[in-house]
Amino acid sequence: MKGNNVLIEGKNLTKVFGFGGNKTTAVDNVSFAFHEGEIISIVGESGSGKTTLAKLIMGLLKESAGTIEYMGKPRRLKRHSDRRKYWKHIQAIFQDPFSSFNQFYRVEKLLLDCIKLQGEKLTKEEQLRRMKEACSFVNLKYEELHNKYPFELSGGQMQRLMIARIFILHPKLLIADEPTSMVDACSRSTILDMLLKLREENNMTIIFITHDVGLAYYVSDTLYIMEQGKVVEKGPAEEVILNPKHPYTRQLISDVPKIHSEWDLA
Ligand SMILES: Nc1ncnc2c1ncn2[C@@H]1O[C@H](COP(=O)(O)OP(=O)(O)OP(=O)(O)O)[C@@H](O)[C@H]1O
Repeated sequence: MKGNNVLIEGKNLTKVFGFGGNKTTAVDNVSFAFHEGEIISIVGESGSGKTTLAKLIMGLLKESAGTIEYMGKPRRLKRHSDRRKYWKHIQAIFQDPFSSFNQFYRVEKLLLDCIKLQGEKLTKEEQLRRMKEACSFVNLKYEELHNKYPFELSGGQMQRLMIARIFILHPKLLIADEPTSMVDACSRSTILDMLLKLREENNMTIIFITHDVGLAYYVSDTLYIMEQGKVVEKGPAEEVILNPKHPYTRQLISDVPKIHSEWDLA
C-alpha cells in the first residue's frame, strides 16, 4: 500500500524534441511525487506525452529542463556505474512483450540472467528453486517452458514471463506501458492481479501508462491526466473520476460510459 516516503520526484520536467519549426514539446513543465508502494496511472490520448515522461523517469531520455530526485537525492546518471545502479531499481514492461526478450535465449537463460543480476552467490539448486517459484507465481510451468525460445510462447505466456522476471528482480519502481494490451479480458485481469500482488509483497511503486481511464481507476491509488504534454489534473483516483475538474478529464471519462455502470459510481 501507498507509504509516506517519496520514492521519486520530478520538478518542472520538460522535454523538447527537434528545433525551430519542427519543435515538439512532448513533456511540458510536469511535476510529480510518487511514493513507495503507490500505484499511479498516467492517462491520456495518443501523443499526450505519457511514454516520453516514462522514458525521462527511466533515464532513457535526457530532460530539456527540470530535475528528478530519487530517494531524496538528485538523480545522477552521468557515469555508467550510476546508471547501472539506478536501473537495478527500475524495471519496465511494454505493450509488446516480444520486444522485451532476446529471442535467441531460452526461457531458462532469460530467468537465470535475472537471478545473476541480483548479484547473490547461489547454488544451482537454489537458482532452479527461484526460477520455478517465479514461474508458479505467474501460473507458468517451468518444466514445460524452460527449453523454449520466446517466439515459441503465446503472447499471454510472454507477458506472464515478463512478470516472472519482475518477481525475481523485485525492483523498487515498475513502469508498465499498457501491459495488458495483447491479451484477452480474462488474462488481462489475471495479469493486473499479479502486478497488484507483487506490489503487496514487495512494496513496489507501479506506474501504469494507459489510454484506458477505466483500467486506471480499477488499479490505481493516484491518477495523472496528461494532455499535450501537460498534466492537466492529478489526485486520488476516486476523486479524479468522481469529481473531475478539468474539461479534458471529463471528456476522457464520458468517452468510457461503462466506467459508471460497471463500477456503480453514480
Ligand atoms: N524521439 C522523438 N522525436 C521526435 N518527436 C517525438 C519523439 N518521441 C515522441 N515524440 C513526439 O512527442 C509527442 C508525445 O509522444 P509520446 O510517445 O510521449 O506520447 P504518448 O502519450 O505516449 O502516445 P501513445 O499513447 O500513442 O504511445 C508526440 O507528438 C510525438 O510525436
